Amino acid sequence: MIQFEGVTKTYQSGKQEIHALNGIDLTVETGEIFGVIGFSGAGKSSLIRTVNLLERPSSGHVLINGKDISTLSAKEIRKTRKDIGMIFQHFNLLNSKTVFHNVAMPLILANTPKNKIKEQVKELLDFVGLSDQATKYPDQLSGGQKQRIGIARALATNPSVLLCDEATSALDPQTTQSILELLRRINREYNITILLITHEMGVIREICDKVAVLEAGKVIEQGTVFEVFTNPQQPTTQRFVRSVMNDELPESLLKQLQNPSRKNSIYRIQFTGTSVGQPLMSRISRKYQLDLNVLFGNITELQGAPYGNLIVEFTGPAEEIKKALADIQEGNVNVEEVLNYAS
Ligand SMILES: Nc1ncnc2c1ncn2[C@@H]1O[C@H](COP(=O)(O)OP(=O)(O)OP(=O)(O)O)[C@@H](O)[C@H]1O
Repeated sequence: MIQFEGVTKTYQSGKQEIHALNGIDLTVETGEIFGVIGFSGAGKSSLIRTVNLLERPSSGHVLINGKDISTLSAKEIRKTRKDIGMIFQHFNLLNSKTVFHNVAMPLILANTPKNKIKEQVKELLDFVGLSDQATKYPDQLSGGQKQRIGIARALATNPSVLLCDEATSALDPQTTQSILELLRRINREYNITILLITHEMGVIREICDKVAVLEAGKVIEQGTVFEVFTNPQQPTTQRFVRSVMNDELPESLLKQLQNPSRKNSIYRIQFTGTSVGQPLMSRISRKYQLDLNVLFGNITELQGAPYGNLIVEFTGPAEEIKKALADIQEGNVNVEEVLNYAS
């Protein structure tokens, strides 16, 4: 478990003070994949660097498994560092060393016996799918392969926490997908808690259980991925969600619909969990004798649960539309008016 309690970080830049973190309170539970998202300069790097002791908070506390890491002795710091693996956007590999040596580095530094190192590195390279690349040098590998080496190295000391600093930002979408799958396997198979920072909402949607949105050094919103994606509260969060879940009516269609001669009602209908896929629309159409025209729709998966989003035009008597909407709302379905000409 990682806890941030009132964490602030102020940098001195000449005579200027830069307040990168302004009182962060966050809890990452054991076994969770927790994502922190924010635009450039929001404070993401500063935040993650306080966990592996690359930066000390200016005030406040960071606790790992209940222990305040700012009060540790030098010996305890070394021990704690082994418990925290980290991977980076630009991999941070040693180009003059082989893949084997890069992965072995944390074990060499920990004075692990040679035969044990050999055995462990082989196991780690097998796990990341690169057992045939041990004698190569980083420059001979693709970006995705380099990140797998970074991951194998981060796992070498058997950490309970893995920190990911924009780990897929330098990779193409397909490679990103395979690295995210690997991170999910690490979380599930080894029960490693993952704290990742990113500016890509797609990464959060793909693997995170929870998300916090950082802006100007503050957490402006947090919750489960499902909650935040289906009901974002803050404008910045809404922008991030919209970047991966297009649920807006196209401008041209909106113009058409705003024509004053139009007399229909338009609603956004959000299905979650088990209500997705039920033949709700046809049932409602038959029962209330309404014409339902789906103007826009998508179904996506969030944390393993389906989430559907439809924009539907209702044509028929206003009284019947009202009854139909009440009926729809009785299920696990959220209905919100987009445009209403019937009232
Ligand atoms: N070592 C430093 N000295 C002075 N200012 C710093 C330092 N590190 C970060 N900052 C400033 O702190 C603020 C937060 O930076 P930080 O790198 O934590 O944000 P970020 O969200 O990770 O941004 P990016 O995605 O661009 O890396 C920025 O205004 C940045 O310029």
